[in-house]
Amino acid sequence: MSETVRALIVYESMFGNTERVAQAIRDGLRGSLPADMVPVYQAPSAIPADVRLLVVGGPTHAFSMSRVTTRQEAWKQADVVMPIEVGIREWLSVLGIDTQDASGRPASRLEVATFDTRIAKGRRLPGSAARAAAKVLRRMGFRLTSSASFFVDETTGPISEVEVERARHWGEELGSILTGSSTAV
Ligand SMILES: Cc1cc2nc3c(=O)[nH]c(=O)nc-3n(C[C@H](O)[C@H](O)[C@H](O)COP(=O)(O)O)c2cc1C
Repeated sequence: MSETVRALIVYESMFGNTERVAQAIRDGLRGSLPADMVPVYQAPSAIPADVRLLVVGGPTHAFSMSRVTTRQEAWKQADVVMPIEVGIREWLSVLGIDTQDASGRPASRLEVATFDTRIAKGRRLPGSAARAAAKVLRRMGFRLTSSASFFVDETTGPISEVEVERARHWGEELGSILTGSSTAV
């Protein structure tokens, strides 16, 4: 794979658990390609042309992506690690995309993947921010490579090392798919 392409992880986190997962995914991806992570409130509103894989993740709130009201709820519960004004739902709603990179390659080469964190006790509950984000991205015309959920022990965490390791492995697998050394996650 060309060294000029990279992965970009755009993540939202209230209590730091999804941030930890994002770091692990980035570490896993770095075995295959350069990977950066950016908190959603600092994320670009158009995907830079050198990004070959976009990974979007956030906490599951009220069975879906968070809203300002659920982030306010989080803010009342404990210290938060980022501003609550913007989440991945709001970022996706304004996301644009460069249609071509410098060499004229169509943006359809961009792959996307989504992840979320959820409460372990609610494993059987249907709601997932990752699935909700995937639906929005697919509707926008992106090709979805994979979606995954990682589980926190309680609302504010912690997240176990087992789940963090699973996230790192998922990042590795995503990287393998992009570089052609694997076919499925
Ligand atoms: C307002 C609110 C609503 C939540 N709703 C759900 C839910 O529907 N399902 C679930 O599994 N977890 C739910 N949670 C737990 C979050 O998923 C958990 O706080 C999150 O994974 C922690 O990640 P973070 O530290 O990155 O914010 C909710 C948390 C908050 C604060």
